[in-house]
This record gives sequence, structure tokens and C-alpha cells, in this order.
Amino acid sequence: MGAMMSRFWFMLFPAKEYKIVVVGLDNAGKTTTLYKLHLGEVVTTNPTVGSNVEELVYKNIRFEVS
Ligand SMILES: Nc1nc2c(ncn2[C@@H]2O[C@H](COP(=O)(O)OP(=O)(O)OP(=O)(O)O)[C@@H](O)[C@H]2O)c(=O)[nH]1
Ligand SMILES: [Mg+2]
Repeated sequence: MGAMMSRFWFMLFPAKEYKIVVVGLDNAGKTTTLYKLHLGEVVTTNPTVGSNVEELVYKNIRFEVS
């Protein structure tokens, strides 16, 4: 029921979408910040090879953060 209501809500009021690219020096905390926003907790990280991409939803706004 909740999932159906949620789908109906997003059909009526589609989420705005933004793409955000986070850049910074090595070891600056980019991955830590991304996963804190995504998971709500501080995770143990390793130096990123390539990039991390996650989708976050905040106040009906969808962010693709990489
Ligand atoms: N003290 C402190 N340490 C942090 C903070 N944010 C991240 N760190 C630590 O800094 C180190 C590097 O964090 P990452 O998130 O991996 O940094 P990054 O910018 O993604 O690094 P690269 O992927 O190598 O470019 C980790 O040991 C984190 O635990 C912070 O706000 N305070
Ligand atoms: Mg990283």
C-alpha cells in the first residue's frame, strides 16, 4: 500500500533531479561525505580508483552524486 501511494505521489509530483560532481584533493573526505549522505553513517574507506556514483533523495529532490 505504501509503495503504491509513493508511486502515485511521484507520478503527481515528480522529483526534481540534479547531478552533482564532488571534486577535491586525494584523501580530502569525498567518499566519506558521499556515503554519509547516502547511508547516514560514516564508513571506512579506501582510496577511490575511478569514481563512486550514488543516487540520493532529499526532500523530493533526487541527486545523482559522483
Ligand atoms: N578527522 C576527519 N577525518 C575524515 C573526515 N572525513 C574523512 N576523513 C578521513 O579521511 C580519510 C580519507 O577519506 P576519503 O573519504 O576516503 O577521502 P577521498 O577524498 O574519497 O579520497 P580519494 O578517494 O583517495 O580521493 C579517511 O581515513 C576518512 O576516515 C572528517 O570530516 N574528519
Ligand atoms: Mg574516495
